[in-house]
Amino acid sequence: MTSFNTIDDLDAEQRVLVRLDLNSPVDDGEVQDNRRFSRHAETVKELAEAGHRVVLMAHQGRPGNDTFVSLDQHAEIMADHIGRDVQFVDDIYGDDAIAAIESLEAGDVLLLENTRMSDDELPEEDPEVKAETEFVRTLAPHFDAYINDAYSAAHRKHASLVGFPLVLPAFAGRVMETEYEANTAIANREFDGQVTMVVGGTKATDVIGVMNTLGDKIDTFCMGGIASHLFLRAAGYDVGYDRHENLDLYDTQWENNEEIIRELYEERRDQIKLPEGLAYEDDDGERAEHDNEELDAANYDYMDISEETVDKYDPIIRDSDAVFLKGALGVFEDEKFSAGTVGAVKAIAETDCFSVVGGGDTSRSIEMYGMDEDDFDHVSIAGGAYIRALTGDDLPGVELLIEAAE
Ligand SMILES: Nc1ncnc2c1ncn2[C@@H]1O[C@H](COP(=O)(O)OP(=O)(O)O)[C@@H](O)[C@H]1O
Ligand SMILES: O=C(OP(=O)(O)O)[C@H](O)COP(=O)(O)O
Repeated sequence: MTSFNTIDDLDAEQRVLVRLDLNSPVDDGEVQDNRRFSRHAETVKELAEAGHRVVLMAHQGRPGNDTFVSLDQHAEIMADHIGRDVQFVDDIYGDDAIAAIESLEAGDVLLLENTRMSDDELPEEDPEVKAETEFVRTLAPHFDAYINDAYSAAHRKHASLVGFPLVLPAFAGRVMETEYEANTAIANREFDGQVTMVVGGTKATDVIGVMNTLGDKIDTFCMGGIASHLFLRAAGYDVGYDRHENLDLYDTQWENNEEIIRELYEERRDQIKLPEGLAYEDDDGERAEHDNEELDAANYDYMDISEETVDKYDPIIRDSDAVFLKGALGVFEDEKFSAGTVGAVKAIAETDCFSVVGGGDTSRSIEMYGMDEDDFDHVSIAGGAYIRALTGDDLPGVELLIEAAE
Protein backbone atom coordinates (compact mmCIF):
# COMPACT_ATOMS: atom_id res chain seq x y z
CA MET A 1 0.00 0.00 0.00
CA THR A 2 3.05 2.24 0.18
CA SER A 3 2.41 5.31 -1.95
CA PHE A 4 5.88 6.84 -1.84
CA ASN A 5 9.43 5.94 -2.73
CA THR A 6 11.41 4.34 0.06
CA ILE A 7 15.01 3.55 0.90
CA ASP A 8 14.65 0.52 -1.37
CA ASP A 9 14.43 2.91 -4.35
CA LEU A 10 17.68 4.79 -3.62
CA ASP A 11 20.64 4.55 -5.99
CA ALA A 12 23.91 3.27 -4.53
CA GLU A 13 26.30 5.43 -2.49
CA GLN A 14 24.18 8.54 -2.28
CA ARG A 15 24.67 11.67 -0.19
CA VAL A 16 21.45 11.55 1.81
CA LEU A 17 19.87 14.23 4.02
CA VAL A 18 17.62 12.46 6.53
CA ARG A 19 14.97 14.17 8.69
CA LEU A 20 14.37 12.28 11.94
CA ASP A 21 12.17 13.14 14.92
CA LEU A 22 14.40 12.81 17.99
CA ASN A 23 12.32 15.26 20.05
CA SER A 24 12.75 13.83 23.55
CA PRO A 25 12.04 14.47 27.20
CA VAL A 26 14.84 16.47 28.86
CA ASP A 27 15.40 16.07 32.60
CA ASP A 28 17.65 18.72 34.19
CA GLY A 29 19.36 19.30 30.87
CA GLU A 30 19.83 15.58 30.25
CA VAL A 31 18.19 14.16 27.12
CA GLN A 32 16.30 10.95 27.92
CA ASP A 33 16.73 7.96 25.62
CA ASN A 34 13.39 6.76 24.26
CA ARG A 35 11.65 4.77 21.57
CA ARG A 36 12.23 7.45 18.93
CA PHE A 37 15.97 6.71 19.01
CA SER A 38 15.57 2.95 18.74
CA ARG A 39 13.03 3.21 15.93
CA HIS A 40 15.00 5.75 13.86
CA ALA A 41 18.22 3.81 14.49
CA GLU A 42 16.90 1.12 12.12
CA THR A 43 16.74 3.63 9.26
CA VAL A 44 20.11 5.22 10.04
CA LYS A 45 21.90 1.90 10.43
CA GLU A 46 20.50 0.56 7.20
CA LEU A 47 21.59 3.67 5.27
CA ALA A 48 25.10 3.67 6.76
CA GLU A 49 25.58 -0.06 6.19
CA ALA A 50 24.52 0.40 2.56
CA GLY A 51 27.44 2.84 2.11
CA HIS A 52 25.52 6.10 1.83
CA ARG A 53 26.89 9.32 3.36
CA VAL A 54 24.27 10.00 6.00
CA VAL A 55 23.48 13.49 7.31
CA LEU A 56 20.78 13.67 9.96
CA MET A 57 18.52 16.61 10.80
CA ALA A 58 16.19 16.80 13.80
CA HIS A 59 14.61 19.29 16.19
CA GLN A 60 14.44 19.37 19.99
CA GLY A 61 11.91 21.33 22.06
CA ARG A 62 10.52 24.73 21.21
CA PRO A 63 12.43 28.04 21.58
CA GLY A 64 11.87 29.41 25.09
CA ASN A 65 11.25 26.00 26.69
CA ASP A 66 13.66 24.08 28.96
CA THR A 67 13.64 21.24 26.44
CA PHE A 68 15.06 23.49 23.68
CA VAL A 69 18.65 22.24 23.77
CA SER A 70 21.52 21.33 21.45
CA LEU A 71 21.54 17.92 19.74
CA ASP A 72 25.05 17.00 20.95
CA GLN A 73 23.64 14.45 23.42
CA HIS A 74 21.34 13.05 20.73
CA ALA A 75 24.40 12.17 18.62
CA GLU A 76 25.85 10.11 21.48
CA ILE A 77 22.57 8.32 22.17
CA MET A 78 22.08 7.54 18.47
CA ALA A 79 25.68 6.24 18.26
CA ASP A 80 24.90 3.77 21.07
CA HIS A 81 21.83 2.57 19.21
CA ILE A 82 23.50 2.04 15.83
CA GLY A 83 26.83 0.77 17.16
CA ARG A 84 28.87 3.22 15.09
CA ASP A 85 30.19 6.74 15.43
CA VAL A 86 27.77 9.63 14.93
CA GLN A 87 29.61 12.89 14.31
CA PHE A 88 28.00 16.11 15.52
CA VAL A 89 28.41 19.68 14.25
CA ASP A 90 26.90 22.62 16.15
CA ASP A 91 25.77 24.27 12.95
CA ILE A 92 22.87 23.69 10.53
CA TYR A 93 23.82 25.18 7.16
CA GLY A 94 26.75 27.52 7.85
CA ASP A 95 30.38 26.99 6.82
CA ASP A 96 31.08 24.49 9.63
CA ALA A 97 28.10 22.34 8.65
CA ILE A 98 29.04 22.37 4.96
CA ALA A 99 32.67 21.51 5.75
CA ALA A 100 31.55 18.59 7.94
CA ILE A 101 29.14 17.35 5.25
CA GLU A 102 31.76 17.56 2.51
CA SER A 103 34.34 15.63 4.55
CA LEU A 104 32.09 12.56 5.02
CA GLU A 105 33.07 9.23 3.57
CA ALA A 106 30.83 6.31 2.56
CA GLY A 107 29.05 4.91 5.63
CA ASP A 108 29.73 7.98 7.81
CA VAL A 109 26.92 9.50 9.87
CA LEU A 110 26.73 13.18 10.86
CA LEU A 111 24.05 14.94 12.93
CA LEU A 112 23.44 18.67 12.36
CA GLU A 113 22.39 21.07 15.14
CA ASN A 114 18.75 21.50 16.28
CA THR A 115 16.85 22.70 13.18
CA ARG A 116 14.74 25.03 15.34
CA MET A 117 17.86 27.11 16.03
CA SER A 118 17.42 28.45 12.49
CA ASP A 119 14.84 31.24 12.07
CA ASP A 120 13.93 29.68 8.72
CA GLU A 121 12.62 26.49 10.29
CA LEU A 122 9.64 27.27 12.46
CA PRO A 123 7.02 29.58 11.01
CA GLU A 124 4.40 27.31 9.43
CA GLU A 125 4.49 28.24 5.73
CA ASP A 126 3.75 26.61 2.40
CA PRO A 127 6.35 24.23 0.97
CA GLU A 128 7.07 26.64 -1.90
CA VAL A 129 8.03 29.34 0.63
CA LYS A 130 10.12 26.93 2.69
CA ALA A 131 11.93 25.69 -0.41
CA GLU A 132 13.14 29.25 -0.99
CA THR A 133 14.64 29.71 2.49
CA GLU A 134 18.40 30.06 2.92
CA PHE A 135 18.30 26.89 5.04
CA VAL A 136 16.99 24.75 2.18
CA ARG A 137 18.79 26.54 -0.66
CA THR A 138 22.18 26.27 1.07
CA LEU A 139 21.97 22.64 2.12
CA ALA A 140 20.19 21.02 -0.85
CA PRO A 141 23.06 21.25 -3.41
CA HIS A 142 25.23 19.09 -1.14
CA PHE A 143 22.87 16.09 -1.41
CA ASP A 144 21.52 13.58 -3.92
CA ALA A 145 18.41 12.66 -1.97
CA TYR A 146 16.17 13.75 0.92
CA ILE A 147 14.69 11.11 3.23
CA ASN A 148 11.86 11.95 5.59
CA ASP A 149 11.61 9.53 8.51
CA ALA A 150 9.88 11.98 10.84
CA TYR A 151 6.26 10.81 10.60
CA SER A 152 5.64 12.21 14.09
CA ALA A 153 6.51 15.73 12.90
CA ALA A 154 4.83 15.42 9.50
CA HIS A 155 1.88 17.58 10.64
CA ARG A 156 4.21 20.63 10.83
CA LYS A 157 4.99 22.79 7.77
CA HIS A 158 8.58 23.48 8.81
CA ALA A 159 11.53 23.99 6.43
CA SER A 160 13.29 20.70 7.19
CA LEU A 161 10.01 18.81 6.62
CA VAL A 162 8.38 20.46 3.63
CA GLY A 163 11.10 22.52 1.91
CA PHE A 164 13.46 19.79 0.72
CA PRO A 165 11.00 17.48 -1.12
CA LEU A 166 10.49 20.30 -3.65
CA VAL A 167 14.18 20.56 -4.53
CA LEU A 168 15.57 17.04 -4.03
CA PRO A 169 14.35 13.54 -4.93
CA ALA A 170 12.33 12.56 -1.84
CA PHE A 171 12.04 9.17 -0.11
CA ALA A 172 10.43 7.76 3.03
CA GLY A 173 12.52 6.20 5.81
CA ARG A 174 11.54 2.99 7.60
CA VAL A 175 9.74 4.71 10.48
CA MET A 176 7.78 6.88 8.05
CA GLU A 177 6.76 3.75 6.15
CA THR A 178 5.60 1.71 9.14
CA GLU A 179 3.87 4.55 10.98
CA TYR A 180 2.08 5.72 7.81
CA GLU A 181 0.87 2.23 6.99
CA ALA A 182 -0.30 1.47 10.54
CA ASN A 183 -2.01 4.80 11.14
CA THR A 184 -3.67 4.95 7.72
CA ALA A 185 -5.02 1.42 8.17
CA ILE A 186 -6.40 2.39 11.57
CA ALA A 187 -7.98 5.57 10.18
CA ASN A 188 -9.71 3.56 7.44
CA ARG A 189 -10.98 0.84 9.75
CA GLU A 190 -14.56 0.65 10.92
CA PHE A 191 -15.00 -0.24 14.58
CA ASP A 192 -18.02 -2.03 16.02
CA GLY A 193 -19.06 -1.47 19.59
CA GLN A 194 -17.72 0.99 22.11
CA VAL A 195 -14.86 3.22 20.92
CA THR A 196 -12.98 5.26 23.54
CA MET A 197 -10.27 7.85 23.22
CA VAL A 198 -8.10 8.72 26.22
CA VAL A 199 -6.76 12.24 25.72
CA GLY A 200 -3.92 13.75 27.74
CA GLY A 201 -0.49 15.32 27.32
CA THR A 202 0.61 18.93 27.25
CA LYS A 203 -0.15 19.81 23.63
CA ALA A 204 -3.85 20.46 24.11
CA THR A 205 -3.99 22.51 20.91
CA ASP A 206 -3.11 19.42 18.85
CA VAL A 207 -5.90 17.31 20.33
CA ILE A 208 -8.78 19.69 20.99
CA GLY A 209 -9.04 20.71 17.34
CA VAL A 210 -9.45 17.14 16.18
CA MET A 211 -11.86 16.04 18.94
CA ASN A 212 -14.71 17.66 17.07
CA THR A 213 -13.88 15.82 13.84
CA LEU A 214 -13.43 12.52 15.68
CA GLY A 215 -16.55 13.08 17.75
CA ASP A 216 -18.74 11.02 15.42
CA LYS A 217 -16.34 8.04 15.44
CA ILE A 218 -15.58 8.06 19.17
CA ASP A 219 -18.23 7.24 21.77
CA THR A 220 -16.36 8.48 24.84
CA PHE A 221 -13.42 10.77 25.48
CA CYS A 222 -11.65 10.28 28.86
CA MET A 223 -9.77 13.49 29.54
CA GLY A 224 -6.52 13.96 31.44
CA GLY A 225 -3.36 16.08 31.19
CA ILE A 226 -3.48 19.74 30.28
CA ALA A 227 -6.50 19.41 27.98
CA SER A 228 -8.59 18.21 30.92
CA HIS A 229 -7.66 21.32 32.93
CA LEU A 230 -8.86 23.51 30.08
CA PHE A 231 -12.19 21.66 29.91
CA LEU A 232 -12.53 21.94 33.69
CA ARG A 233 -11.95 25.67 33.31
CA ALA A 234 -14.76 25.79 30.76
CA ALA A 235 -16.91 23.95 33.32
CA GLY A 236 -16.24 26.78 35.77
CA TYR A 237 -13.51 25.32 38.01
CA ASP A 238 -10.42 27.23 39.12
CA VAL A 239 -7.80 25.45 37.03
CA GLY A 240 -6.08 25.83 33.67
CA TYR A 241 -4.26 29.10 34.41
CA ASP A 242 -0.48 29.58 34.31
CA ARG A 243 1.15 30.36 37.64
CA HIS A 244 4.81 30.39 36.52
CA GLU A 245 5.94 33.34 34.44
CA ASN A 246 8.34 31.38 32.24
CA LEU A 247 6.10 28.38 31.64
CA ASP A 248 3.21 28.78 29.23
CA LEU A 249 1.14 25.62 29.52
CA TYR A 250 -2.34 27.04 29.66
CA ASP A 251 -2.90 30.68 28.80
CA THR A 252 -1.97 30.60 25.11
CA GLN A 253 -3.70 27.27 24.57
CA TRP A 254 -6.82 28.62 26.25
CA GLU A 255 -6.76 31.82 24.18
CA ASN A 256 -6.33 29.86 20.95
CA ASN A 257 -8.97 27.24 21.72
CA GLU A 258 -11.48 28.82 24.10
CA GLU A 259 -14.30 28.90 21.60
CA ILE A 260 -13.92 25.27 20.50
CA ILE A 261 -13.46 24.04 24.08
CA ARG A 262 -16.66 25.78 25.18
CA GLU A 263 -18.51 24.50 22.12
CA LEU A 264 -17.30 20.92 22.61
CA TYR A 265 -18.15 21.07 26.30
CA GLU A 266 -21.66 22.26 25.55
CA GLU A 267 -22.41 20.01 22.58
CA ARG A 268 -20.63 16.81 23.60
CA ARG A 269 -21.01 16.96 27.37
CA ASP A 270 -22.22 13.34 27.62
CA GLN A 271 -19.35 12.10 25.51
CA ILE A 272 -16.53 13.99 27.22
CA LYS A 273 -15.60 12.60 30.65
CA LEU A 274 -13.72 15.02 32.89
CA PRO A 275 -11.64 14.42 36.03
CA GLU A 276 -13.45 14.43 39.38
CA GLY A 277 -10.35 15.99 40.95
CA LEU A 278 -6.63 16.53 40.45
CA ALA A 279 -3.43 15.64 42.32
CA TYR A 280 -0.66 17.99 43.48
CA GLU A 281 2.49 17.81 45.64
CA ASP A 282 1.93 18.89 49.24
CA ASP A 283 4.47 20.65 51.52
CA ASP A 284 5.98 17.29 52.52
CA GLY A 285 6.57 16.36 48.90
CA GLU A 286 3.76 13.80 48.99
CA ARG A 287 0.87 13.33 46.58
CA ALA A 288 -2.33 15.04 47.72
CA GLU A 289 -5.61 15.64 45.91
CA HIS A 290 -8.26 18.30 45.48
CA ASP A 291 -11.82 17.68 44.36
CA ASN A 292 -12.88 19.93 41.51
CA GLU A 293 -14.60 22.32 43.96
CA GLU A 294 -11.32 22.76 45.87
CA LEU A 295 -9.12 23.46 42.84
CA ASP A 296 -6.97 26.55 43.33
CA ALA A 297 -4.88 27.39 40.26
CA ALA A 298 -3.15 30.36 41.88
CA ASN A 299 -1.45 28.19 44.49
CA TYR A 300 -1.08 24.65 43.13
CA ASP A 301 0.37 22.83 40.13
CA TYR A 302 -1.87 19.91 39.28
CA MET A 303 0.11 16.96 37.98
CA ASP A 304 -2.30 14.03 37.68
CA ILE A 305 -5.96 13.08 37.63
CA SER A 306 -7.33 11.96 41.02
CA GLU A 307 -7.63 8.31 42.10
CA GLU A 308 -11.43 8.64 41.90
CA THR A 309 -11.02 9.65 38.25
CA VAL A 310 -8.80 6.63 37.58
CA ASP A 311 -11.61 4.46 38.99
CA LYS A 312 -14.16 6.27 36.85
CA TYR A 313 -12.19 5.75 33.60
CA ASP A 314 -11.21 2.12 34.30
CA PRO A 315 -14.59 0.47 33.53
CA ILE A 316 -15.11 2.70 30.50
CA ILE A 317 -11.82 1.43 29.05
CA ARG A 318 -12.47 -2.19 30.02
CA ASP A 319 -15.91 -2.14 28.37
CA SER A 320 -14.47 -0.80 25.11
CA ASP A 321 -13.96 -2.62 21.83
CA ALA A 322 -11.36 -0.11 20.66
CA VAL A 323 -9.27 2.36 22.68
CA PHE A 324 -6.98 5.09 21.38
CA LEU A 325 -4.71 6.85 23.84
CA LYS A 326 -2.90 10.09 23.03
CA GLY A 327 -0.82 11.82 25.67
CA ALA A 328 -0.17 11.12 29.33
CA LEU A 329 -2.91 11.74 31.91
CA GLY A 330 -0.35 13.12 34.36
CA VAL A 331 3.37 13.61 34.92
CA PHE A 332 3.99 9.85 34.89
CA GLU A 333 7.77 10.34 34.87
CA ASP A 334 7.36 11.03 38.62
CA GLU A 335 5.97 7.85 40.16
CA LYS A 336 3.62 9.65 42.54
CA PHE A 337 1.88 11.26 39.57
CA SER A 338 1.77 8.13 37.44
CA ALA A 339 -1.59 6.74 38.66
CA GLY A 340 -3.64 8.29 35.84
CA THR A 341 -1.40 7.26 32.96
CA VAL A 342 -0.48 3.83 34.32
CA GLY A 343 -4.11 3.14 35.30
CA ALA A 344 -5.31 3.87 31.76
CA VAL A 345 -2.46 2.16 29.92
CA LYS A 346 -2.71 -0.97 32.13
CA ALA A 347 -6.49 -1.13 31.68
CA ILE A 348 -5.99 -0.95 27.90
CA ALA A 349 -3.27 -3.64 28.00
CA GLU A 350 -5.49 -5.97 30.04
CA THR A 351 -8.56 -5.50 27.86
CA ASP A 352 -9.22 -7.57 24.79
CA CYS A 353 -9.81 -4.57 22.55
CA PHE A 354 -8.17 -2.99 19.52
CA SER A 355 -5.65 -0.60 21.08
CA VAL A 356 -3.30 2.14 20.03
CA VAL A 357 -1.03 4.11 22.34
CA GLY A 358 0.45 7.24 20.80
CA GLY A 359 2.93 9.95 21.71
CA GLY A 360 6.70 10.13 21.82
CA ASP A 361 6.71 10.91 25.54
CA THR A 362 3.67 8.86 26.47
CA SER A 363 4.83 5.62 24.87
CA ARG A 364 7.76 5.66 27.35
CA SER A 365 5.30 4.86 30.14
CA ILE A 366 4.91 1.33 28.73
CA GLU A 367 8.46 0.24 29.49
CA MET A 368 8.87 2.51 32.52
CA TYR A 369 6.04 0.73 34.30
CA GLY A 370 6.81 -2.82 33.23
CA MET A 371 4.23 -3.29 30.48
CA ASP A 372 4.82 -4.93 27.14
CA GLU A 373 4.49 -3.37 23.71
CA ASP A 374 2.89 -6.62 22.51
CA ASP A 375 -0.13 -5.90 24.71
CA PHE A 376 -1.16 -3.20 22.21
CA ASP A 377 -2.08 -3.40 18.55
CA HIS A 378 0.07 -0.39 17.72
CA VAL A 379 2.42 1.79 19.75
CA SER A 380 3.03 4.95 17.78
CA ILE A 381 5.99 7.24 18.42
CA ALA A 382 3.78 9.98 17.01
CA GLY A 383 1.33 11.98 19.10
CA GLY A 384 -0.16 14.96 17.25
CA ALA A 385 0.48 13.42 13.82
CA TYR A 386 -1.21 10.15 14.75
CA ILE A 387 -4.31 11.79 16.13
CA ARG A 388 -4.45 14.04 13.04
CA ALA A 389 -4.11 10.97 10.81
CA LEU A 390 -7.12 9.38 12.57
CA THR A 391 -9.28 12.23 11.30
CA GLY A 392 -8.29 11.36 7.73
CA ASP A 393 -6.64 14.75 7.32
CA ASP A 394 -3.47 14.91 5.25
CA LEU A 395 -0.09 15.36 6.88
CA PRO A 396 1.89 17.88 4.79
CA GLY A 397 5.20 16.01 5.17
CA VAL A 398 3.62 12.76 3.98
CA GLU A 399 1.69 14.39 1.13
CA LEU A 400 4.92 15.78 -0.33
CA LEU A 401 6.48 12.31 -0.36
CA ILE A 402 3.44 10.95 -2.18
CA GLU A 403 3.52 13.82 -4.68
CA ALA A 404 7.25 13.27 -5.23
CA ALA A 405 6.57 9.64 -6.14
CA GLU A 406 3.86 10.64 -8.61
N1 LIG B 1 -0.93 17.87 34.53
C1 LIG B 1 0.21 17.90 33.84
N2 LIG B 1 1.10 18.89 34.05
C2 LIG B 1 2.27 18.92 33.35
N3 LIG B 1 2.62 17.99 32.43
C3 LIG B 1 1.77 16.99 32.20
C4 LIG B 1 0.53 16.89 32.88
N4 LIG B 1 -0.11 15.80 32.45
C5 LIG B 1 0.70 15.21 31.53
N5 LIG B 1 1.84 15.91 31.39
C6 LIG B 1 3.00 15.60 30.55
O1 LIG B 1 2.60 15.35 29.24
C7 LIG B 1 3.70 14.76 28.59
C8 LIG B 1 3.26 14.14 27.30
O2 LIG B 1 2.64 15.18 26.58
P1 LIG B 1 2.80 15.45 25.04
O3 LIG B 1 4.18 15.92 24.74
O4 LIG B 1 1.66 16.30 24.64
O5 LIG B 1 2.55 14.02 24.49
P2 LIG B 1 3.36 13.07 23.55
O6 LIG B 1 4.78 13.54 23.33
O7 LIG B 1 3.31 11.78 24.27
O8 LIG B 1 2.53 13.14 22.32
C9 LIG B 1 4.25 13.79 29.59
O9 LIG B 1 5.65 13.81 29.53
C10 LIG B 1 3.70 14.31 30.93
O10 LIG B 1 4.71 14.57 31.89
O1 LIG C 1 7.06 15.43 19.71
C1 LIG C 1 6.39 15.75 18.72
O2 LIG C 1 5.04 15.68 18.69
P1 LIG C 1 4.12 14.89 19.75
O3 LIG C 1 4.40 15.45 21.13
O4 LIG C 1 2.72 15.20 19.28
O5 LIG C 1 4.43 13.43 19.66
C2 LIG C 1 7.01 16.20 17.45
O6 LIG C 1 8.41 16.17 17.56
C3 LIG C 1 6.53 17.59 17.06
O7 LIG C 1 7.00 18.53 17.99
P2 LIG C 1 6.20 19.91 18.17
O8 LIG C 1 4.84 19.55 18.72
O9 LIG C 1 7.02 20.74 19.12
O10 LIG C 1 6.09 20.54 16.81
